Amino acid sequence: MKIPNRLLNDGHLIPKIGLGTYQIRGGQGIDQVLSAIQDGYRLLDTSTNYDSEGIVGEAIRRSGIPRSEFFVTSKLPGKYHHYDDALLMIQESLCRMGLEYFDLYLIHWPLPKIGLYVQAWRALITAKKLGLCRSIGVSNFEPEHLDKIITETGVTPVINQIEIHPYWIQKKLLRENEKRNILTEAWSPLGRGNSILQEKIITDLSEKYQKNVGQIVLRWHVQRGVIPIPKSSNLNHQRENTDIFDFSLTSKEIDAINSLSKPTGRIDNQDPNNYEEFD
Ligand SMILES: NC(=O)C1=CN([C@@H]2O[C@H](COP(=O)(O)OP(=O)(O)OC[C@H]3O[C@@H](n4cnc5c(N)ncnc54)[C@H](OP(=O)(O)O)[C@@H]3O)[C@@H](O)[C@H]2O)C=CC1
Ligand SMILES: O=C(O)C(=O)[C@@H](O)[C@H](O)C(=O)CO
Repeated sequence: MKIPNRLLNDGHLIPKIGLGTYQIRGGQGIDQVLSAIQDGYRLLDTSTNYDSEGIVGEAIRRSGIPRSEFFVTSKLPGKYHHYDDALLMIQESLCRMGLEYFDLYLIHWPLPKIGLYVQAWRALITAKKLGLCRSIGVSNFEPEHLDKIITETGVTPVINQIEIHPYWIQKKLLRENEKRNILTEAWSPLGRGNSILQEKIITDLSEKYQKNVGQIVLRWHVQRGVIPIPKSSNLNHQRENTDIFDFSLTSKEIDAINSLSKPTGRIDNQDPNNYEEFD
């Protein structure tokens, strides 16, 4: 399946859907990423925190597909926000992956209470100048964090990767990203396979379009201008999750899915203003 692309604000292209790799690990993880690649995935999302950088790099090599066809993303852990540490970590991550550059490198969480994310952003800017990353962006940034790095460095991220699924639709932050010409990626786009997929609105649409519930939710993301990165280690799910470019939901149906949103809809209550990373 050939996945279409979108244009980033720095002129590079990014696939409209990618593979998340949180909890894909080890030898079996290599096979799981490889099956996704063989199925057409080119955007592969990893992070130092996932312990999957090595296996994602290995799957790329085993695929035999030229490096240039991939769009590889990794993320900077919070404990490396100091400028010098960040630059070293980016190089260490590239070594773990066995790659010479990242297509996209993100600050994983802003950690505003620690308050070093502007330093980290300066390191990403330098890494881009050095050719270690083609594009640079952020994850879990709120508008005030975006404005701070843009004002202090003059460089706008290409992507803000944030939690989005039908229980947490992020209407306001989507608009804020758009206003700044930043594309939005959705993490946990399927709500980690929770009860979202059993909601009647979703199951009715699944019947109407003869698409499964995951495909309905992923199509909803794409039509909202969002790039979802569903994780799946299951070959059938991987295949189904990219088969979403041959049908369209109506704007009423998009609104109906939006209405599933809850004020406390985050999966794990990970508020970027308070969330501390796990190591
Ligand atoms: N920047 C950040 O802070 C964060 C980034 N992420 C990134 O986002 C990615 C995706 O988020 P994640 O939290 O993994 O959750 P997802 O919403 O992608 O859900 C993954 C779960 O859904 C199941 N699943 C996948 N496809 C289907 C389908 N078609 N039908 C039913 N179930 C399905 C998977 O099971 P199975 O494997 O069996 O298919 C798995 O249990 C991560 O892997 C990671 O790369 C995640 C969290 C935070
Ligand atoms: O998966 C990620 O990218 C994270 O940032 C983690 O916080 C993850 O969401 C998690 O829930 C760890 O418990």
